[in-house]
Amino acid sequence: MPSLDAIDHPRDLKDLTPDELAPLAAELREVLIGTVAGRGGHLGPNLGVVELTIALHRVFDSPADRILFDTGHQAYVHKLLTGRRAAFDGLRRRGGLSGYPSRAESEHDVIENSHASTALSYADGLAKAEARRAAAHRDGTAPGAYRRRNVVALIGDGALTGGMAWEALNNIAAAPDRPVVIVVNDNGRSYAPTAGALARHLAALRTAPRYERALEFGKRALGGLPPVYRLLHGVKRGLADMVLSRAMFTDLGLKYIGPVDGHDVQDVERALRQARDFGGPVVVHCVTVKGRGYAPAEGDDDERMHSPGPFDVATGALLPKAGPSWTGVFSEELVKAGAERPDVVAITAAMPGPTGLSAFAAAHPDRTYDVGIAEQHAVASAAGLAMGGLHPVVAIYSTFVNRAFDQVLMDVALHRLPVTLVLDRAGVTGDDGASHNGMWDLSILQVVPGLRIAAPRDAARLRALLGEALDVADGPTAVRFPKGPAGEDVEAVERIGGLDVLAREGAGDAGGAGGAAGSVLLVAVGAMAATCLETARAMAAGGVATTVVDPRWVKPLDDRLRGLAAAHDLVAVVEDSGRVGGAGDAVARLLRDGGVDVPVRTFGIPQRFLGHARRPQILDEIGLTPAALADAIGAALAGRGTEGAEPALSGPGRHS
Ligand SMILES: Cc1ncc(C[n+]2csc(CCOP(=O)(O)OP(=O)(O)O)c2C)c(N)n1
Ligand SMILES: CC(=O)[C@@H](O)[C@H](O)COP(=O)(O)O
Ligand SMILES: [Mg+2]
Repeated sequence: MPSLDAIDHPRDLKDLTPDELAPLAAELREVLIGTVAGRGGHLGPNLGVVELTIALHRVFDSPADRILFDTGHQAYVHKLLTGRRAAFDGLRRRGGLSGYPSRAESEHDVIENSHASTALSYADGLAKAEARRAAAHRDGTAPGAYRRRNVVALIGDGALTGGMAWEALNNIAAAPDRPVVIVVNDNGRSYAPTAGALARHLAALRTAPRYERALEFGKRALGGLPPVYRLLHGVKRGLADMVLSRAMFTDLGLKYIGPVDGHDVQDVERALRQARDFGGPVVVHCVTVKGRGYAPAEGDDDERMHSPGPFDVATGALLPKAGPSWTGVFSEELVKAGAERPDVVAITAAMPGPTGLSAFAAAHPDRTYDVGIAEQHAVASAAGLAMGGLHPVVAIYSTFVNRAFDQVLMDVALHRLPVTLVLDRAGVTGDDGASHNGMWDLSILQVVPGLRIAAPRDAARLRALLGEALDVADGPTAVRFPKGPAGEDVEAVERIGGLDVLAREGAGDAGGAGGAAGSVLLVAVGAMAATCLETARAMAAGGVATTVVDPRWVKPLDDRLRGLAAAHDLVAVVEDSGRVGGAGDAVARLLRDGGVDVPVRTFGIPQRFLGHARRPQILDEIGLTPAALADAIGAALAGRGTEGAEPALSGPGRHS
C-alpha cells in the first residue's frame, strides 16, 4: 500500500487504485492533525478538503493546469501532495513552509493569498490569457502543438459571499467558450454558519428532500452513475434539470454540476472530469464537512478548530493562553457599551468569534449583522446604519480594512458619519505570513479627512478609548490593537492635554534636557508602550534622558506634542505598523508644520512583505526590541547612522 511518502508529485496519485485512496486520505488527516496540534494552523478547513484535493490532482495535471485555492487557508493537503511532505513539519515556522500557497515554495502554487474571494478573478484572467494563447496557436503565430492549460478554482461557500467573487462570475459566465472550472467547497460554514441568501440557496440545493430522493434514485436507477453524469450527458429535461432548473448558477448561464459528495473521491473525480471536458465555465458544487475525520473539529459550532493554536490531540482542548486578549477586552467592553447605548450596533464580515463580537451578538442578536466576507459592504452598510441614527461598530482585522479603504473614505468620512472601526490584529501578527500583518492601516487611514484613530497601549486604555470613540458623533473613528494577550496596564505619570507621559528616565525632566548624552522624546504608539519603557530605561542607563509619551490618539495628534518635542534633542517614534506614512510620519509633519526643528526618527515595520515567523522573531528581525531600539536611537542621537531608514533599493522591492 503506497503511503504519502511515496507521493512526490501529483502525477504519483494518478496510478493509485480506488482502494488505495481511503488509506491515503486517512494518512493525510493524521499528518494534518499531528502537525497543526503542535504549532497551530488551519485545521478544520484542511480536514474538509482531503478528498477534494486528491481528486483535483488526479483529474488535472498541475502545474500545467492551474489549480487556484481561494483564500489559501485550505492548501495544506495540496502542499502534502505536491512534494512538500518532508518539509511539512516546518509549517508556519520561520524558514519553513508558509500557511498559504507560496510561489517561492512550489511551481504548483499559482497565487499567494489569504484574503478571500480573489481566486475567481485570477481564474478569469488566466482563462482569458489561455484563450489568447489558443488563438495564437490557431493563427500560427505561436509554434508547436496546443494543449489547453485548464484553469480550476476551489472556493469555499464563505469566500463565495465576497463581492469580488461575483464580479468575477459576472465575467466568467458571460464567456461560454472560455473554460473555467469553479469548485465550490460548500461546508455551510465560514467562521460561523455562512451568512446570507447565497448560503441559504446553497443549503436548499444540498438539502432539498426532493433532491436527496433524486440522488438515491439516480444511484439506483442509473446503475450507480451519479446524477452529475446525467446532468451533462443525460436527457436535456432529465432528472437534474428538473430538480435544479432554478439554480442560480444555471440561471446565470453557468453549467452546474452537483451537489457532489465532496468526501467521495470517485464521485468528485467524475464531476471534475465532466467539468474539465465540457469546454466552458462550470460550477461543481461539492458538499463537505469542515473538520471531517476529527471529532473535535466536526460540528465545531464555535469554530475553535478553524485556526486553533496548539491543542491536545486526544481531547481537542486548546492549550491555555497567557492572560486576557485584546479581543477579549474589546468584547467585554462592547457588551457593556451595548447595554448602555441602544444605538450601538455591531457588524462583522464573517468573523463574529475571532473579532470578539460573539458576546455582543448573544446579548443583542437583533443589533448584530454578519454580512459575509464583504468588508467593503460592511463599511458602506455601516454608513447606512449611521445615517439611520445608529452608531455602528465594524469589527474587522486590520489587514482586511485594506479592502474597504474607499468605503471608509467616500461613504463614511465624506458624510462625517459616526462609524467606529475596531481594527484587531493590527501590527505584526507573524505566523500567518505577509498578507496577514496589520501593517497598512495607519498609513492608508492617515489620508482620510476627519477620521480619528486611537491606539490603546493596554487593556485599560482600550476600554477608555473605545468609550471615547463611541462618544464621537460627528465623524468616523478607528481603534487599533494587536493580536494576543493585552499584558499589564501601564499607568501614566502625567497627562498633558490628550497625551499620557509614561515615564521620564535619566537626568531629564519635563524640560527634557540634562542627560549627559542628550535627551530623547520617545513616542510610544499603542502597544509598543511596554517596549518603549524598557528602551527608555536602557537609554537612561547610557546617560540619555528619555521621556516616554503615549499620544493615545494618533490621528489627529495633540499639538502639545510640539512643546514636548521642542524640549528634547531627538524624537523617536516607535510603532507596530508600516513606517512609511504611519504615525512617525504624522509626528514629523506635526513638528514641521509647527516650525519645531527637532530631528524625528521612525521605528516601525519596513516597507516590504514580511516572511512568516512568530511575532517576537519578526519584531527582533526588524529591530523593534528594547535593546535594538536603544542602540539605534542612541546612534541617531550621536549623529551617527540612519537607523530606521528604509534600505535603498536598486530594483523593485521584493518579499523577504
Ligand atoms: C477578505 C477576507 N476577510 C476575512 C477573512 C477571514 N477568513 C478566513 S477564512 C474565512 C472563512 C472562509 O470560509 P470558506 O471560504 O467557506 O472556507 P472554509 O473555511 O469554510 O473552508 C474568513 C472569514 C479573509 N481571509 N479574507
Ligand atoms: C485565513 C484567515 O484569514 C483567517 O483564518 C486567519 O488566518 C485567522 O487568523 P487568527 O488566527 O489570527 O484569527
Ligand atoms: Mg465554508
